[in-house]
This record gives sequence, structure tokens and C-alpha cells, in this order.
Amino acid sequence: MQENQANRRRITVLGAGAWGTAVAIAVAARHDVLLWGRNADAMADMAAARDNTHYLPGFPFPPALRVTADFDEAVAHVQRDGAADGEEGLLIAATPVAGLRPLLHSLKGRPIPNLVWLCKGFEYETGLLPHQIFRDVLGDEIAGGALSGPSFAQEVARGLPCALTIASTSAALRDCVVAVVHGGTMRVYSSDDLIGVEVGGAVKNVMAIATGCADGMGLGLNARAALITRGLAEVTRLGTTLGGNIETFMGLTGMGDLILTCTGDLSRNRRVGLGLAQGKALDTIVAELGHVAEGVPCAKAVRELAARLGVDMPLTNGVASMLFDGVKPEALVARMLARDPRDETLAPASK
Ligand SMILES: NC(=O)c1ccc[n+]([C@@H]2O[C@H](COP(=O)([O-])OP(=O)(O)OC[C@H]3O[C@@H](n4cnc5c(N)ncnc54)[C@H](O)[C@@H]3O)[C@@H](O)[C@H]2O)c1
Ligand SMILES: O=P(O)(O)OC[C@H](O)CO
Repeated sequence: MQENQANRRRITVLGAGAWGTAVAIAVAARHDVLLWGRNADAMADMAAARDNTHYLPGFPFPPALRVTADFDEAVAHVQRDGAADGEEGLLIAATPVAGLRPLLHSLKGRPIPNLVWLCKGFEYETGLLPHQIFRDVLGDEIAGGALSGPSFAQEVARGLPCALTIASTSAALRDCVVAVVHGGTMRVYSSDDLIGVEVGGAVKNVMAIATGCADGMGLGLNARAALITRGLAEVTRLGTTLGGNIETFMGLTGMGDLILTCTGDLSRNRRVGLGLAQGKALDTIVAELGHVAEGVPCAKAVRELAARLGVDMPLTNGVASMLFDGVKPEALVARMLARDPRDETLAPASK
């Protein structure tokens, strides 16, 4: 479907992994898109093959998608001098959380328009959410927001229906992202709850590791439903303690993404859990994945954050103990089942 010429925008996607590539393919149905990646050889291969054969093979690039390894060119693509309101380009940061800070530093001082990030997690070293990293680096220089929700790259690249949420405190940024991304098979909802949206997107990855592990151990569908539900309770406890709205955790970026990632075998985080159940070492699992699994660093960051805040997160602690302390899945299951009974609904920070 070609967008009406008047509505075409210039979009740059910074980061050429699976998700950046899928989003670039999806928006190139209606806009002029430049996909930037830091590896010059990989980008040259992509330009020749018109396919991201390493991170998202089998999804040919549409004609309006170009690729580059030249950062200046990528940023200049969205800088149109004198662009009228409603015609600005959009920068989409598609790195993992670990790459967000260095990427934003590279953008500092450049006259860029709106920016959204796609990563889901807490920064490992600082425990910060992406919007806090954004403010740390760029302050109020430009408007920013998180685009999140249940979305496997392969399905989006295939053009299957998908619903996302753009979270930002800037109404203009939200409107820009809806104007660019909403349409065809993509629905984009808006929210001003950055904390809620980002906590949901981050902690669901930890719960997907837990659920993958339980499924891999053959603990059954009852256990899976219990894990997802108690996982949602945990996400909500942490998120509301940090200032997120409780309703956000019942929405696309909370319950929606939690269900998808815990149950869908396309999930890399779920596959980490399946690997743990097989007795594989974490290094082996991560090497075999060949993609980022944000739930791994996130489990550690969230364990520390929750301990600091006094928020009860037994599933997160359990996942972190398997990943980092050598606790075996069977021992963890026994430990979880032996926990004292309690009220199903707990106040945010109570234990
Ligand atoms: N894959 C999905 O289905 C999906 C969906 C929604 C959100 N996400 C989120 O999007 C983020 C990226 O995931 P992905 O699937 O693209 O990961 P991926 O492992 O497929 O690719 C990661 C890409 O980021 C690049 N990268 C890493 N650090 C970088 C840096 N400092 N500067 C530039 N590039 C850097 C790598 O070279 C690679 O191209 C993650 O936070 C993930 O949780 C992924
Ligand atoms: O493959 P995962 O586990 O990183 O999940 C991908 C997306 O976040 C799902 O919305």
C-alpha cells in the first residue's frame, strides 16, 4: 500500500537487528525509510541482498527502504530544514537497552526531530529505564517516547496485524508516531505513562524466562497460567511502586506483552528458559540464540532495584538465582512451592 504522497515522512531506524529491521520494513510500506547499522560489512551485504540475512532472514526489503552504515547520512535523512509542523521526520532507536546510551550520546547536539526507542529493559549498570537514560543524556533537547507492546519481529515483517502503544509525555510526539506508524495492519495506541509502559516491557522478559523454564520442565499448563498471573502481579507491584498507573499493566504493554512473550516460541527470552530447563549453561544458550535476550540483564537489574525499594519479587529473584547464582530449576521450583501462603493481592511494596 503506497501512502498518499502528502503524508509520506522520512524515517531513520538506528539499529539493524531483528526488531529494527522489521519496523523499517513495516513503515517503508508508507514512508521513505533509511535503516542504519554500525557494522559496515553487514550493511553492505544487506544492501546487496535486500534482506537482513543475519538477524531477520527471509523478509525482502520494500523499494522505499534503503540501508546505510554512515551515521551522518542516517541522521541527515530526517533533518529537513524548514519542515512544517506535522511534516518532521522521525528517528527510531532500535538498539538493545545496552546500546541506547552510546547511541544517544552520538546524537547529542545534533538538530534532530522526534525520537522514539524500541528497547525493553532496565540499564544493567544503573537500573535506569530507557526514558531515564534518554533524559540523562539528552535532557529536554528533543521530545522522546517509548514504542512498545506485543510484537514479534517476524510477524510484523510479514505484515500480520499488531497493536503497539506509544508512551510519551509529549502529545506532539505521540501524534507524530501515530501519524507515521498507525495504519494498515498496525494499530498504535497512546499513553502518557512512560514508567508503566517501560516497566511492563522490561519485566515481562524475566517472566518469559521463568515460563519457558517451567514449560521445558513439563510442569504443565496450570503452572504456566499461575506463573503468568503471578508474574503480572509482580510487574504491577514494581511498576506502581515506581509511579506507573495500575491500568497500564492490564494493557498491551503489560498483560498483552507478558502473554505473548511467555507463551510464544518466537520469544528469545522464553527460549532462554527452555534452555535452562535442558540444563544448558547460560553462555551456551545466549551464544546459540544469536540475538539479545533482555530478560537476562534485566533479571539482575530488577532484583537489585526491588531489593532497594522493598518490593517483593519472588519470581524475578528466582530467575536471577538460576541465571547468576547457579540455582538449578528443580531446586527453584521446590523453593517457590514451599513459600508461605499469603493474600493474593498485596499492596505495592509489601512483602
Ligand atoms: N525482536 C523482537 O521481536 C522485538 C520486538 C519488540 C521489541 N524488541 C526489543 O528491541 C530491542 C532490540 O532487539 P532486536 O530483536 O533488534 O535484537 P537483535 O539481537 O536481533 O539485534 C540487536 C541489534 O542491535 C545492534 N546493537 C547493539 N548495540 C548497539 C549499539 N551500541 N549501537 C548500534 N547498534 C547496536 C546489534 O548490532 C544488532 O544489530 C531489544 O530491547 C528488544 O527487547 C524486540
Ligand atoms: O523475543 P523476545 O523475548 O525478546 O520478545 C520480543 C518482543 O519483546 C515481544 O513483544
